[in-house]
Amino acid sequence: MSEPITAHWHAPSNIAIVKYWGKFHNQIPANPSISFTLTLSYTDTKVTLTEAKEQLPTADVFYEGVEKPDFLPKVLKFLDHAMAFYPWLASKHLKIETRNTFPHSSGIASSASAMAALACCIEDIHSLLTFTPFDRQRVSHMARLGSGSACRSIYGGFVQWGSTADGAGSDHFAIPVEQVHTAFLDVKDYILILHSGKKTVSSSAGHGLMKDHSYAEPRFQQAKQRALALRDILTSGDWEMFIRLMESEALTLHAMMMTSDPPYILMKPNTLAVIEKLWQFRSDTGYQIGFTLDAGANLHLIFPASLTHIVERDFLPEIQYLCEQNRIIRDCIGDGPRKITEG
Ligand SMILES: Nc1ncnc2c1ncn2[C@@H]1O[C@H](COP(=O)(O)OP(=O)(O)OP(=O)(O)O)[C@@H](O)[C@H]1O
Ligand SMILES: C[C@@](O)(CCOP(=O)(O)OP(=O)(O)O)CC(=O)O
Repeated sequence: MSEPITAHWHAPSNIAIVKYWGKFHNQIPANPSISFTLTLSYTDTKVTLTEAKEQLPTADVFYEGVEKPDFLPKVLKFLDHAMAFYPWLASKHLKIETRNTFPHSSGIASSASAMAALACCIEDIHSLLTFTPFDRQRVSHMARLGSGSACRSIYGGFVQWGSTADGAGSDHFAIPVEQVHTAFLDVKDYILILHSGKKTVSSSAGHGLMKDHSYAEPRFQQAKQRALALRDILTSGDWEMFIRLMESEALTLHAMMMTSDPPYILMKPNTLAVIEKLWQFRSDTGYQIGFTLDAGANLHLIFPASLTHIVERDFLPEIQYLCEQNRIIRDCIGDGPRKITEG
């Protein structure tokens, strides 16, 4: 290999409705999860591959044009795993130029979009080197080893990771949910930026705290049932049931954090303020607008596109002042990763 080889991809973040929270060795989830993939919240990653002398892959990460050594350990761990799929990585150096369109480490799943984008770049280079087709299932499998939720970002729409009692899905890679009612094809996710700072406990540490958690077993059972229930709801198009399940999942996730040993809280006062205002608004108007939270303080407002004008006109003016610099990412369900061709 004389000339450097490059690959450039955009991979979106995703928002889980049934949450992955707890895992076993080698990134095997304790329960199945179902998310939908976003559009505007994505990672843009370009990888330039050159020869190196070492027997393990080496890398430099440049985030928004500046070298970012604190992102390197996660990337190197990921490359270490990836060698099982791509032995040629062993003697290579990767220059990784990357940026996110949203704040990282604050509960908007930047690790998901980042690892998905990197996995797409590596698979793309693999297909160039070996003249084989781009294999999405392998990308999802590999992305999982970088960050569990990343395996879901490889597909658009609603996506399941982890096997369910009906035999669907796999613990090793994600699959798209096929049976989705038209009522859920145009879902909006307005991400209210209530706290863009780095969270105090990472998701990986949070998963670790589920190991000896008093409520771990009942929680895993609940999530297993809810993954099945959510697939039925997605088929039926029932927004009321969808919101009930989604909000309980978000609050259960945070309840697990509050009851861990040691306990911790990632919500901020404004997170609760928005939830109260949303519940009041829903009870006053009857509009099917719900919320979910990831492992962070920022709130995801979830609703069908048909309610966009109601949200914009009647609800956002009530809560926008609670957001940092009034910031809202007006996101929606999307199609998954995209290869960027230069020039
Ligand atoms: N563009 C990127 N390139 C490489 N690594 C990244 C990038 N963005 C984020 N990361 C990695 O992901 C980590 C943040 O993930 P973490 O799980 O702590 O928080 P998060 O963004 O809130 O995601 P999640 O919602 O999945 O918890 C960063 O510390 C970094 O290691
Ligand atoms: C709350 C969640 O967002 C947790 C995501 O955890 P990560 O996928 O970030 O964890 P690691 O596998 O350790 O990288 C719920 C979800 O996305 O399902």
